[in-house]
Amino acid sequence: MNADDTSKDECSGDSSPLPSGTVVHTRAPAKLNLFLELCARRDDGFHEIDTVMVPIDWCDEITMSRTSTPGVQLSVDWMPSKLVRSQRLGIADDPAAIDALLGIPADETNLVSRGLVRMIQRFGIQGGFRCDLRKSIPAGAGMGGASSDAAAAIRCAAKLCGISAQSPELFQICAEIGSDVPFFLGHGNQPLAAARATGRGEILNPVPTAGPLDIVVIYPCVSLSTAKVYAASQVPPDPQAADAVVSALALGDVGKIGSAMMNRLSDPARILAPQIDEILKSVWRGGYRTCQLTGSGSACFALVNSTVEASRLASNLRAKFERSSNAGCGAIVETARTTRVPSIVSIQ
Ligand SMILES: C[C@@](CO)(OP(=O)(O)O)[C@H](O)COP(=O)(O)OP(=O)(O)OC[C@H]1O[C@@H](n2ccc(N)nc2=O)[C@H](O)[C@@H]1O
Ligand SMILES: Nc1ncnc2c1ncn2[C@@H]1O[C@H](COP(=O)(O)OP(=O)(O)O)[C@@H](O)[C@H]1O
Repeated sequence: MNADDTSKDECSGDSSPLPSGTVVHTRAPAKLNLFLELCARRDDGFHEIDTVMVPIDWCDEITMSRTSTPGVQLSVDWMPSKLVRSQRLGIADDPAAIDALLGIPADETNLVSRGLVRMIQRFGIQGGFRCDLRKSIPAGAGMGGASSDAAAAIRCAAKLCGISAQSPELFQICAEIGSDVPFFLGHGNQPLAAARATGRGEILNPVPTAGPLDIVVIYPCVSLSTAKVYAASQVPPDPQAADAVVSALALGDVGKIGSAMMNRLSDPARILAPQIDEILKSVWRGGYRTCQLTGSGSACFALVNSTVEASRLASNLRAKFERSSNAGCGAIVETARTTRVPSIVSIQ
């Protein structure tokens, strides 16, 4: 996917329900946190944060249609398949690990179902939805896959039902189901290349960017619970602000962005999952000092200067971490570029 997959027409929204039987499709991009500071612990169990997020072109895919029967029929598959993924991670012979890392719920606990049920209730939608979710974004990786899927499904439902993509209720539903979800709607439904998020992550301010960034993402063979990582974290006495990353993004200066990057959840995540510590140290030793954790982990990423450099670093890291056999826990390494959210919802 590239930036052209976002559409202003889509963002402006039209308000005619689509004919019965119409199938729509969209992509749900992952995100990375270039900066994440904890500013305060709140009484409601959340933290006030200051974070800068960028969407990347590592995407899940959603195909949706309306059904006359009420409720949500959700199917979930991995793309590439679970088997291919488990082989790359070196866990193909370990059903418990496959379940822990690749077992995505297809019931009412999936964030897609939670979002669609709320859409049905809030807008009094008759009937329900059939949704096919093809996963590519690792789960429990700090890449916001579930949140992005939910926002994408909500946008598909709005398109099918003739609900304006600008309806403030879409934003409200997204904020109810997760702190990260509103980011994936864009800002005021305008395409977003980067955002500074405050509050618990739902208050969004667009951040100007000079152009796409090249990135290498490394997903270690472990998934982390966001709640557990926050619970193990500490709010620093003098929280830092995201200002330096914001200014560097506007300049498009990879060196400056890299030096200003920081993630306060890194230390607790490295303690909870030593694989993360091992990967970070190894990439740092290779000269990429600014490689860091995204969100609450477990994925890490390194900003690089070009697509060619990304490919080179990715092949080095694959040789080191990916498994060609069931030789134990490995990692999945992918090159990526920053993109914009939301993606277009197209009629198939
Ligand atoms: C850490 C971040 C950084 O972007 O991303 P992920 O690593 O999850 O992708 C986010 O803050 C995660 O947002 P999201 O994944 O939507 O989390 P939520 O479902 O809202 O919250 C899950 C749990 O994490 C903790 N939580 C979450 C957000 C926040 N600002 N403070 C918190 O303390 C709370 O314990 C909460 O119950
Ligand atoms: N659509 C979904 N995709 C992936 N995981 C989901 C989804 N809906 C619910 N989940 C559950 O949410 C957990 C974390 O979601 P995810 O967004 O992938 O992680 P993170 O918050 O680290 O970015 C998963 O481990 C899974 O059990």
